[in-house]
Amino acid sequence: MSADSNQLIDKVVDVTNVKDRLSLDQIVILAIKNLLGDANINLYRAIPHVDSFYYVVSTQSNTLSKYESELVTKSFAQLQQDPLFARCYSNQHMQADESRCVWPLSKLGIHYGFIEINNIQQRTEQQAVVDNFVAIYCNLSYLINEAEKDTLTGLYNRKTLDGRLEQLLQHAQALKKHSSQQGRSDAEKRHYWIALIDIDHFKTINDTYGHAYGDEVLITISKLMQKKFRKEDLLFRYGGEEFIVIIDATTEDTALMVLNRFRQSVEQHHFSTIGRVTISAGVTKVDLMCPSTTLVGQADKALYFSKSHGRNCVSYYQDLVQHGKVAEPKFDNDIELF
Ligand SMILES: Nc1nc2c(ncn2[C@@H]2O[C@H](COP(=O)(O)OP(=O)(O)OP(=O)(O)O)[C@@H](O)[C@H]2O)c(=O)[nH]1
Repeated sequence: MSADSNQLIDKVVDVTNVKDRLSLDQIVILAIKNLLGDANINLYRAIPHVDSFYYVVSTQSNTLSKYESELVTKSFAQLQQDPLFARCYSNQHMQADESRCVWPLSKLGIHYGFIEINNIQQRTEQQAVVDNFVAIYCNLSYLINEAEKDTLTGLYNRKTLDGRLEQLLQHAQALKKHSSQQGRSDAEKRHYWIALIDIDHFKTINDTYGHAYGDEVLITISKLMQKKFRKEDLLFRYGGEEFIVIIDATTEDTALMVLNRFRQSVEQHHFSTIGRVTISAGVTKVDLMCPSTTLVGQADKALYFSKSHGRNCVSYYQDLVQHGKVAEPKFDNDIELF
């Protein structure tokens, strides 16, 4: 086997040894750079649910960032102003001009982003190498996506919540910094809410109609969530019959309106055999400085309030604290473990 083949296999081993997106981006880009010599490479990754923003991982600086918040962002519209990217996105094939090649990163209709290579030499041979790494990247992205999902409902699973929340907070902070540097205030208007949603009397549903029927109820409610919340909102199955939604909304009125609209849609849905099912929810405003455990703890307190005040309602943590209906913790990080 030639030294070139060995080098190629080493790169494939590196690339297939990663478990998260950022490592995958960095290792793929370094592998291609190594194999192509001094090519200049940018990887634009689509950030789902965040206005189609892209992080760009670039070899230009020669220091690939470990932190997503340090990466530069470009909007989908900005990228589409470049005719090469626009053609690449609409044809879903590699596009080239005199100095650059752009590959789409997608699989089974999911668009993961683009790889752009400048000053590519010996085109045909080098393009074949990149083609293969693009295919490996898309296969691994698909596997990473699948591992983030709950198998019953298709929503994100609990394991994914912390990572996604962290990514969202970092992105919001980066956006805020970027906007204030440019003297714009859009990011200041951007707020997130975390809602914990729980199906009422679910144990009775299981006990009366069986576990399989209970599963059907979980699937129906997940589908209603996907229909009623916007694509920017992140939906998780948090536990058995508990769900979490991270809502992207400018005001608390909007966040509460969206949650109540979902609550009513469940109440009005006709479930075969059983008829009516209701849900209760607790919601809290996301403080960018708060750890996710604190935020979920606040939403849980508000949910508990909804459960003990008639169910089929939405309670807002900050409102409950303001009116003395739940005690404000002495420290933000107060977590009752047992
Ligand atoms: N069918 C089904 N049931 C589940 C699943 N995961 C957890 N459960 C059940 O969900 C039920 C939750 O019951 P409880 O926590 O007592 O709550 P509840 O009956 O909904 O009562 P309230 O929340 O107070 O309205 C338990 O019976 C669990 O066994 C699942 O994946 N499928």
